[in-house]
Amino acid sequence: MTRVFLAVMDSVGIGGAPDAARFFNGTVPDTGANTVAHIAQACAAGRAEEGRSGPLHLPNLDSLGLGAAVRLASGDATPGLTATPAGTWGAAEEVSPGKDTPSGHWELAGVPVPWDWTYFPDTRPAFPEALTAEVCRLAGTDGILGNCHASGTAIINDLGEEHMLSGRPICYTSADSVFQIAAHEETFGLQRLLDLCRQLAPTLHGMKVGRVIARPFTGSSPADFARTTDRKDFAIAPPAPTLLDRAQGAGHPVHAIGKIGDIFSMSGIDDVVKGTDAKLMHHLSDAVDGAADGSLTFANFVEFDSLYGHRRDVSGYARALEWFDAGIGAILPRLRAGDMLILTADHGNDPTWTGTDHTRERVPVLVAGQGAGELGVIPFTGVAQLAADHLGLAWS
Ligand SMILES: O=P(O)(O)O[C@H]1O[C@H](CO)[C@@H](O)[C@H]1O
Ligand SMILES: [Mn+2]
Ligand SMILES: [Mn+2]
Repeated sequence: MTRVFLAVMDSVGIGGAPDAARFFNGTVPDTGANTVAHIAQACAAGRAEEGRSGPLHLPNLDSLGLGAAVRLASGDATPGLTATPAGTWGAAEEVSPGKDTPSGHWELAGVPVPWDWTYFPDTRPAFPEALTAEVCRLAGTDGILGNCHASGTAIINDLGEEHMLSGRPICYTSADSVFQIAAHEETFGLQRLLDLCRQLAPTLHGMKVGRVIARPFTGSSPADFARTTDRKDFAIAPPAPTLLDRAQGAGHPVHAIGKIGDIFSMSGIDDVVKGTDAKLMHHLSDAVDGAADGSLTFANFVEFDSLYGHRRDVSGYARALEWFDAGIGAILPRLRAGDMLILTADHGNDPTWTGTDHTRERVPVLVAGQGAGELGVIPFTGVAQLAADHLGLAWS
């Protein structure tokens, strides 16, 4: 028996999506967006010097094939990433009609999204009157704040104090199919926020809005408002059994690390651990040391996306990649003979791009533990196929 560790580096795209022109940041199409290549180019040009310095240094990811995957996917230059791959490497291409986290993860787990998501218009108000009324009814408030497209950190700074005074929840959305509610952990109450999101979720899911997301925060003014790790996503369920359901159904232990539990509505998952990416790296490390033969461990590292991609913070994103590379470097030697570790991503979020939303990109597929080889460009579902084959699951 062998084990599979599947880790999603959230938003670590590598450009080259052939349908990028159909996806937008504002009015600008995603054509040419390339998260890894543009970070590598910025680093090499000395434009990513905050808290780090010089060319992008990813010796472990690059030796697994990251630079080669970027060049295969996009043809873009990858200064600093020039290794000859020692892993099995390639790029994956998405077919689902959304560049969001659930679409990407479900398709990586073998299930493309068969429906069109509902997106809220970039207008004020962004939400239908009946939905706003339902939020007020469930929250027991006389109104909501926001009601627009926004960056989550910016809207807390803009409306956090008014929220604390009025008690009205801050409701916002983005280019993703999401309904997000930011509320103060103490003045509004964390449990009250979670209950509100849970109660609202069936209505939003019925509208084919992918997620209701609770965004608790703390602090007393824009100087110290900060979001907490108690964020919770209430996601619509996958449309068909995924790799996780199939693995669990065939008796394989399935462990989730990070947002995976929320993204899959806990379907096909035995247990989940959450926390900051630093904690999640420890959990992944512990899983490599202790997970049972035949197990599937599925991890998501979200901070590339949430802390740096959406914030268009190139230095921060480069630091996160370099930190992740070091963490994976410490784990690789501890894989057991026969283990398969797959590193991939769910969409792009090019921090050099216009806007603050995800970018439609191909993603890397880097496989450790299985020798050197080239996969070429495979569908996202090819990642599920790799894992299923390794676990001996029937897969068609
Ligand atoms: O700006 P913040 O609140 O981080 O929101 C981002 O996080 C959401 C969920 O990942 C995305 O849809 C994007 O809107
Ligand atoms: Mn994502
Ligand atoms: Mn995101």
